[in-house]
Amino acid sequence: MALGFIKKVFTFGKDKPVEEPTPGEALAPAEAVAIGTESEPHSRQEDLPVSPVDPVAAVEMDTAGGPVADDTADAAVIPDVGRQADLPEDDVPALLAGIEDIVDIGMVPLSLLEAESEAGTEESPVAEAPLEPILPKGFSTRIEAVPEPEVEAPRLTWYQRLTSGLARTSSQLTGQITALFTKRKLDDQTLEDLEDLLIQADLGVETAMRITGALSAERYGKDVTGEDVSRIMAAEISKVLAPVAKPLALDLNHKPHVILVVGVNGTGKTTTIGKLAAKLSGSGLKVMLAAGDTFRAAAIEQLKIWADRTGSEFIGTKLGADAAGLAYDAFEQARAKKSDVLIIDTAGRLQNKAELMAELEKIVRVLGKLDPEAPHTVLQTLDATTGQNALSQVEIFRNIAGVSGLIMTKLDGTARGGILVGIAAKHKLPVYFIGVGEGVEDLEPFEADEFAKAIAGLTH
Ligand SMILES: Nc1nc2c(ncn2[C@@H]2O[C@H](COP(=O)(O)OP(=O)(O)OP(=O)(O)O)[C@@H](O)[C@H]2O)c(=O)[nH]1
Repeated sequence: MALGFIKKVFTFGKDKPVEEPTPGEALAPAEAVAIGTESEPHSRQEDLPVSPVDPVAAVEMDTAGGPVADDTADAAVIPDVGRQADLPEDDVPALLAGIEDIVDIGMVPLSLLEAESEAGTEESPVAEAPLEPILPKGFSTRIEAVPEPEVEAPRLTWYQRLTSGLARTSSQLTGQITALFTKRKLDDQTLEDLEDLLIQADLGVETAMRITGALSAERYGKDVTGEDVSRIMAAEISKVLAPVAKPLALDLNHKPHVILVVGVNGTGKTTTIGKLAAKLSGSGLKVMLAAGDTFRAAAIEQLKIWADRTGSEFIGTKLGADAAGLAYDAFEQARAKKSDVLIIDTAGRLQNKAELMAELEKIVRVLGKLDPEAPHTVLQTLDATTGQNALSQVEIFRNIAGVSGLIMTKLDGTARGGILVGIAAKHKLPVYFIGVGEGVEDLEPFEADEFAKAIAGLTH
């Protein structure tokens, strides 16, 4: 047999489907004829995968009555003659031997069928083509591992926030106290030095003297540790704070109970109003918020947000409008709507004290016309980070608006909480709550003992 013919014989097998035929199918003469003649639709053959070496084709040729002439084979059944060149010449003798056997017995050995199947799998262009469907843009067949969600750090308790806020005060103080008492007995000089340290920490002269007095009574002439001082300090501060740690009393016989909130801008008035409203409406009371700081659009907007967030009624007016007029309208509306509590925000521009004083006085006067006891509570907010300045703020607002109680805010920041002790000692005004964060939950009832321990750097 001519080499060209052999090659064509092998190439012919490319017309066979790639599925592995059973020996029976391969041997069926009728099929072999059909494949090897024009009667097989050409298009079907072209669609099928091809194999460069196809011993089955040889049988088919043979069983169809012997090899056809080269030309006929080319024209009839070999659509891809160019692939003949793919056959390595070295392989020809071995394959030829196999073909002759096949011709002899008219059957295809199973091993050859398997070889065909393998060859087809390895070299078929269809097998090489990617089987993946083409996905629309934005999709991928590559499944990637989803990263584990990061575990959020647990939120600190309010006391942890308070102690960390007061850490600057307490660690500075306890560090200095420890240094003061290292290898020293308690004498007049150390007591005097300690008093200075306590005053520097904003505790006030009175409280400083209470502490040194108590320490002296207990340990004069003896060794003193920093811990001794902290313990005595916490006990004495607690005694100063205990009388002012009071709940905010609401007289619900007065509907609405009016809380007028005053304080310097930025001390946390609006935020504190929002936190109070959340607590009150959360316990089922009907709350109305009035935007009496008519000087700042943002203040009005911020209060409205708090009202929405806490399910409270809101009343505001246009920028620059008369705050006392708004307070009047707010009271009437709150009464008409049977609100339990009306909380009125105010401006706190200390820069123009005369104007501020006139405005606050007017608000108080107007409210008094509607209810002689209104406002029932005048609450001042103090920013714990301002230190000594808070003391003078209380003095000013007490005189202008008749402050009846305090809330100290921002005790979670780098607070100088010692000033609250000084204010409590001097003004003896109730301290209702402390602010320990910007969130709605971050308002805690003021507890003398805990606050005192936090200032003294004692753990809870
Ligand atoms: N960390 C902390 N921030 C607070 C606390 N209370 C209020 N703030 C923040 O202090 C800033 C000022 O608070 P406001 O409530 O706007 O103060 P304001 O007194 O109403 O000030 P004006 O609106 O300018 O009159 C805001 O950014 C508040 O989120 C608190 O307890 N802790």
